[in-house]
Amino acid sequence: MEAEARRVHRGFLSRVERGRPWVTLKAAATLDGKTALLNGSSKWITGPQARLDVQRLRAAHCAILTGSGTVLADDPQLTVRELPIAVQPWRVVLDGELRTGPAARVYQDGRALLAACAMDAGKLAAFGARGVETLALARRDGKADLADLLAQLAGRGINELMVEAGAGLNGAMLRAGLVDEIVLYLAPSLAGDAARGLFAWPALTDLADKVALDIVDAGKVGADLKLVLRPRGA
Ligand SMILES: NC(=O)C1=CN([C@@H]2O[C@H](COP(=O)(O)OP(=O)(O)OC[C@H]3O[C@@H](n4cnc5c(N)ncnc54)[C@H](OP(=O)(O)O)[C@@H]3O)[C@@H](O)[C@H]2O)C=CC1
Ligand SMILES: Nc1c(N[C@@H]2O[C@H](COP(=O)(O)O)[C@@H](O)[C@H]2O)[nH]c(=O)[nH]c1=O
Repeated sequence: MEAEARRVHRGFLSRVERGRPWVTLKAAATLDGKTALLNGSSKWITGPQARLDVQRLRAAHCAILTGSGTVLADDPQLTVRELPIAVQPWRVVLDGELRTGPAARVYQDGRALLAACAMDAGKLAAFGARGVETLALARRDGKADLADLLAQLAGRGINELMVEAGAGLNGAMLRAGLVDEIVLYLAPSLAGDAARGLFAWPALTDLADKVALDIVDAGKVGADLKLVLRPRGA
């Protein structure tokens, strides 16, 4: 209960004081940090107990943010299905250029928001017909402005946001300094160099530029490791 109260408190404070939700990024990876194979296959990396833990994590968040790449590759639902909850978290899909379609599973339950830059009236009407509301985002350096997205979610009362996306959105969120905590499930397996990583990142030439993290918690969930990490200095 105490942990729960602290969590609600930090989300509320983040929204009120920083104008954006508290952002927890969840990822499931092999021990060599791979989240999907080159062909996009990723089901499943972690075991059933870790995946049930993810259901708890989803249930504790106001909204789940994913990217267009994940919707196109996985057609995920991103819902809470194995725990009794009254209301599903909102699902927010960042799809700047409207590459996904309204038939995707994530849009089917009336609790999904589409965050886009391209304002194609015909396409947006098709989403609207499914009950999917659009958040119109500003562009920054040609891509969706992620700070604008978080500000708009805060404006809708979202305190706690969970990012469940591929390396593209994970990397962009982290590079923008918009990740407060990372919950990383690590499966005791290896997928090899050719598989996809956790965070899309420009090549570094100086190790001083690496992203330093603090380990807040570490433990086992079923056969997998669970690490809770925070960007150092955040
Ligand atoms: N193991 C795991 O935990 C998970 C694995 N996956 C796997 O990941 C793969 C998909 O990864 P990926 O293609 O990277 O998909 P993502 O879901 O991360 O989609 C890329 C997203 O990043 C956005 N983006 C990229 N760069 C920027 C930027 N500079 N500023 C703002 N937004 C940016 C794109 O926006 P735009 O739409 O505007 O281009 C898009 O929304 C799949 O194979 C899936 O199975 C996915 C989720 C979890
Ligand atoms: N592969 C992988 C995960 N992947 C995430 O789960 C999504 C599918 O969710 P759903 O459609 O609700 O079942 C998928 O698109 C991706 O975001 N999660 C994990 O805990 N472990 C895993 O091994």
